[in-house]
Amino acid sequence: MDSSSAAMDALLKQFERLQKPIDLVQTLHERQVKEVPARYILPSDQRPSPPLQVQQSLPVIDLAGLEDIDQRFTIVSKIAQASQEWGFFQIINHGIPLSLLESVKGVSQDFFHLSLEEKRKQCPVRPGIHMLEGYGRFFDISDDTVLDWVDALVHYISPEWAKAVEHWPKTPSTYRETYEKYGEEIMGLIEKLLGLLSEGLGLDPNYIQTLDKEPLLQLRINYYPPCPQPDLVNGLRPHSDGDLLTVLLDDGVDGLQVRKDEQWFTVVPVPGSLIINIGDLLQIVSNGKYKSAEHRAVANTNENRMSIVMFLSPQDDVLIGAAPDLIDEAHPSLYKAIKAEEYGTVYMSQDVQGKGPLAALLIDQAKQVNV
Ligand SMILES: O=C(O)CCC(=O)C(=O)O
Ligand SMILES: [Fe+2]
Repeated sequence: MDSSSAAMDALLKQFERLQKPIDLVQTLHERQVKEVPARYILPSDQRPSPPLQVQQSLPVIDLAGLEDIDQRFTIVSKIAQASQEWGFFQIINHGIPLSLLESVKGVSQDFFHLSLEEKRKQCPVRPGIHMLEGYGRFFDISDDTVLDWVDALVHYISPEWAKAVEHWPKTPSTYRETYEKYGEEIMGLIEKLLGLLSEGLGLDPNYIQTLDKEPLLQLRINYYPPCPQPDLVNGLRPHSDGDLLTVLLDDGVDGLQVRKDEQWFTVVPVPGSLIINIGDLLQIVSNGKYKSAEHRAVANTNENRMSIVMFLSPQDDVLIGAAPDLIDEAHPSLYKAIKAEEYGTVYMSQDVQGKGPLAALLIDQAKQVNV
């Protein structure tokens, strides 16, 4: 079976599973269940332990002054350092109007506040371009999969041929125009960030961007209702993102945790900021210099939480391998080069936790301790 039919097969299998009548977590919350159903309960050794109370938080990087050569240099160093140490950073003064961020959160909330029936009618889950798209639960891969305490809405934002606007929510009526605008802004921001990230590796500022002229931008809105027993579940299971770069907008409620030095750190929301993280494919391109960090979301008892996540990936036939300028005798290529599509297949079709798919590409696993 070639990789695209394997991908389709995996998608259809997951799609079939979704036909089983399992309540979405928003419904469980509305029904005020006191105990979470068995399919959400993690084995005791996998439950989210409290993160350490250490005074270490994600770097917050101010992008103001990028046009000034000296300031640009400082920003590039900060971004490179954060990408190496954390694989995550928060940015402020990113240039996207704060009023637009508020509108994006507003239309997303409004969609999730529609009735279950209405959400399903407007955005039924369907096998999409590379994964299931629509509104529902995701990553229900087998009967043994422990489900996450999250519902989500997934669709493409760009390019034009992938976005299928007719499948985006119709209600609220400003949803589509708001996300069209946000998508344009995010693409502009990503272009800037890829330039800075390329420079941070000592590469031509256009290097990462030229990997693909027309990348795919996908949206996932995660909606985590309050959970009666948050210590027993994952909000979203530990994973690293399988893309190049991710931009996350939070709603001010804690929940995202990042793994660094074998410990979990809570990301403290910063008003007006965006959270950026390195995806697996950029870890490959940077020959392991930038880290695609494991992260997860934890549930809580009191509040709804929403995260609005944009994933940037190259198109299917783009070959992803270490940048040639980053390879020499002292730094051999760490990963096998792989087509973006094939990586997507591996990533989507396994019941993966953590960084399994990336580790599978290591050329010499014996030499690598810290993927
Ligand atoms: O909800 C969050 O903060 C994390 C979301 C996330 O990691 C994802 O959607 O890939
Ligand atoms: Fe993620």
